[in-house]
Amino acid sequence: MFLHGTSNVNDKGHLEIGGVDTLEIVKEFGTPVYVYDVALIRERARGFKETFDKLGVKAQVAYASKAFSTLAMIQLVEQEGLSLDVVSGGELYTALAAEFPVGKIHFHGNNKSREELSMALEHEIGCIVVDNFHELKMLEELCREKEVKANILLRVTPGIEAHTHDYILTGQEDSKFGFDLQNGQAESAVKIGMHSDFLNLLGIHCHIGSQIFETTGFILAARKIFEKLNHWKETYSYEVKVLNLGGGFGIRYTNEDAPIPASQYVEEIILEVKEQARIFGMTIPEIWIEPGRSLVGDAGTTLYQVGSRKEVPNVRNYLAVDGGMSDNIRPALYEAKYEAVLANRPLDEVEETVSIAGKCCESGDMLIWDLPLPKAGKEDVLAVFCTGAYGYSMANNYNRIPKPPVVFVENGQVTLVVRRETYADLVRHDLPLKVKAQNK
Ligand SMILES: Cc1ncc(COP(=O)(O)O)c(C=O)c1O
Ligand SMILES: N[C@@H](CCCC[NH3+])C(=O)O
Repeated sequence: MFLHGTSNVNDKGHLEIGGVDTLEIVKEFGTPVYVYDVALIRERARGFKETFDKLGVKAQVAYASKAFSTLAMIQLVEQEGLSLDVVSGGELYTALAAEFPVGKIHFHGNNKSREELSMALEHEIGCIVVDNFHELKMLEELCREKEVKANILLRVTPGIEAHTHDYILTGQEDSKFGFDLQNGQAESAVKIGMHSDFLNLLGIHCHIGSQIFETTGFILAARKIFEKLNHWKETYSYEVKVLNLGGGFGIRYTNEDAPIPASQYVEEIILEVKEQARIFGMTIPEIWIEPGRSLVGDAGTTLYQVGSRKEVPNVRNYLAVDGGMSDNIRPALYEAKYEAVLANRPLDEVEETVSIAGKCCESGDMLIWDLPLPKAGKEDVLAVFCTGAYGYSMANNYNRIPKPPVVFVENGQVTLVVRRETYADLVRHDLPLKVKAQNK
């Protein structure tokens, strides 16, 4: 069994997380329920910060809140002294509602609206990561109107194909994100940024993709960027203060995954940055990173009640749970793989291989294919590990299934941080039909 963080088997033989019996969580909050191991999130956050401190590099570690954004999570990020990356007005609103220090918020997005940019300027957030010429122009106009100056980074696409699922690649030339580094777009944007009275061009941003297991992609990206930084320094006497190398550090979901420790990603990347700065005789810029998954991914576990069972002789046995693609769309979207155990008897012997189906009206709503488990039935609770990133944040109401609650566990304490949606919540924004049916 994959025990990690504070997860353990207690003396009742139940899975416990953060010193709390998962069956007690189910009794109190029902299923499905997302459970977050807060100590593990703190450990990951501190790990990143300590690595930068050890390397003696000025840095900001910004949590990519798209991975999991709620008031309590943002407050936890603040407690741990990280910065915050938001990618929409909604994520920014959540950060503001959590009273996150505005100067440490970075705003991303490939199609930010005028309203979103205005909101960012009005709240004087730390930095806007500009993605394209349309945004650059709109932001300058807004700053002129409001008579303010915005700190910006320019997001560039370095032309790197990292090894990950096609849907979560972002650094390749054929991408919707960023200014192309190779074809002159990035250079044009730098010239605009440098000469603007309303923009303070802090530097360059690059994010090559997500769930990446090797440092090669990051290192190649850093080399390509430094070549350009040197060119811009020689041609325009422009030197960046900040280089943001994004997030994307992979985590272990199953035995098939073999990520390197987060500290190793950072160490190898920084080593390369230092080397590049040395080669080109440049000052080492402040390094920013934006981990999402690697901060919260393995800290999340989803608990489900087991329900119906269907046996297709000589083909497969299906075991259905009371959630599915509505609370975890990753298997359907990326063929993502997960491990799971029975929370009420995690140490029982494996008796069969079953496939875990969700309850949505969709054949693709499968959470795990071919999972070795004891023979399970409706008395059992399934715990699916590593659902902390892009689980709750990508949850949806397909089939009008209410979103599950989220609880934080730490030192034997459970805290409800997101309530379960109710059926009434589901129709909250609906309006009744006003026109009468025409008589035929
Ligand atoms: C710009 C940007 N930064 C950071 C992240 C966080 O990535 P991850 O959760 O893989 O660390 C993403 C998502 O891929 C992203 O698009
Ligand atoms: N949502 C994706 C990652 C994309 C991250 C945002 N650029 C996942 O679950 O793996």
